Amino acid sequence: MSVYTDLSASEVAAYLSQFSLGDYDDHQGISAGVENTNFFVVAGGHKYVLTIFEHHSAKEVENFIKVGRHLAEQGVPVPGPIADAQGLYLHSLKNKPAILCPCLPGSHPEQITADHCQQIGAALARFHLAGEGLDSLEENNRGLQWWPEVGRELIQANMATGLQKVALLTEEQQEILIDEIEFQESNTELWYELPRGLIHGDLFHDNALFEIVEFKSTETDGDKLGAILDIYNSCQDAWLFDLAIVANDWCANSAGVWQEGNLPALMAGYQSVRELTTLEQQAWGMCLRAAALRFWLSRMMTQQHQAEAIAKDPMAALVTTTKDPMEYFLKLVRHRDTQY
Ligand SMILES: Nc1ncnc2c1ncn2[C@@H]1O[C@H](COP(=O)(O)OP(=O)(O)OP(=O)(O)O)[C@@H](O)[C@H]1O
Ligand SMILES: N[C@@H](CCO)C(=O)O
Repeated sequence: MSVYTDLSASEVAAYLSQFSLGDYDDHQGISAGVENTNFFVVAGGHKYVLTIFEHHSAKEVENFIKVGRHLAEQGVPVPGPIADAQGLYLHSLKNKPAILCPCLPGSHPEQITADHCQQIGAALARFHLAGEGLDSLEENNRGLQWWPEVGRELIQANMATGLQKVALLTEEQQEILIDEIEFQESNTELWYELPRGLIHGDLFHDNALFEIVEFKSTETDGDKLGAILDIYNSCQDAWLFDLAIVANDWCANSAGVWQEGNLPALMAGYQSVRELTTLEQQAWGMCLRAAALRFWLSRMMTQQHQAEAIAKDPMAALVTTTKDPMEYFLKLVRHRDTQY
């Protein structure tokens, strides 16, 4: 459940009246997603998505608007924000930043196939290249600098609270965490030599929509990528790191086992648009590990914050969606044991 900020019909109608889209017809909270509040809204017979940002400042949202508009203009299938009759994109609802976007077609596929991976690979490469016209991109605030910082904080919290309270890390996990942070830090120079630019930063399969074809009558009939969503982690970092984030989620199961055919399809799709350099090919194992470390850490951090919030107010458990940190620990361990 992810409607943290509820809106009445008259509040949505008042908001929509600033746009030239026709009268309010309906609105409905979207249960998927964990970070922001999203509603499907219908006005003038057309469907839109209204997002209220729960944790981002107006300045950060201004930046998402800039990136979203730029990518949509370049033909990348992201929802480009819509301006009101005064030409304004950013609004405030219940004192939080809010934007309106078109509702893009498709749904999340139940089973990820090699064809989905091929399409998302090509779309990711286009996303990377389309970012080249954007100036003053923000550096990744969950990148190379963040891992040691949050990793050490988590270790301290782990030791301070004792395993029975938050149960963040076993002794073995703690050792692996320290070793992995040292490994990544020792590769800082290589990291900054990798081709870099705009990255999505969170292109998990639940952030993409496909127009699903139920009955395929020919070989070429297939689901078609309809949208890349949730560009709210986009920033500047190594492109290969972004590809590794996608590989870890789309191509491996929750135990970290590669799914037959998916990884080659992802790589072929990406390279049909942008060839990887020799340095990137050499750095693939490091980036897969970095991407696993990034989400192991962020999921543990979220879990810890949620545990603290629930300890203060048990009702917080009702609006809590948890993503399992263990999945990313297992992925990291597999990558550490594999020669790429
Ligand atoms: N423009 C859009 N068109 C169609 N559906 C959308 C659009 N934006 C959001 N959605 C739907 O809303 C859901 C939640 O959106 P989103 O992933 O952006 O939420 P979030 O809380 O910001 O995400 P996260 O949990 O990844 O941080 C999506 O999974 C999708 O089903
Ligand atoms: N995609 C993230 C959550 C949203 O940032 C994860 O699966 O941990």
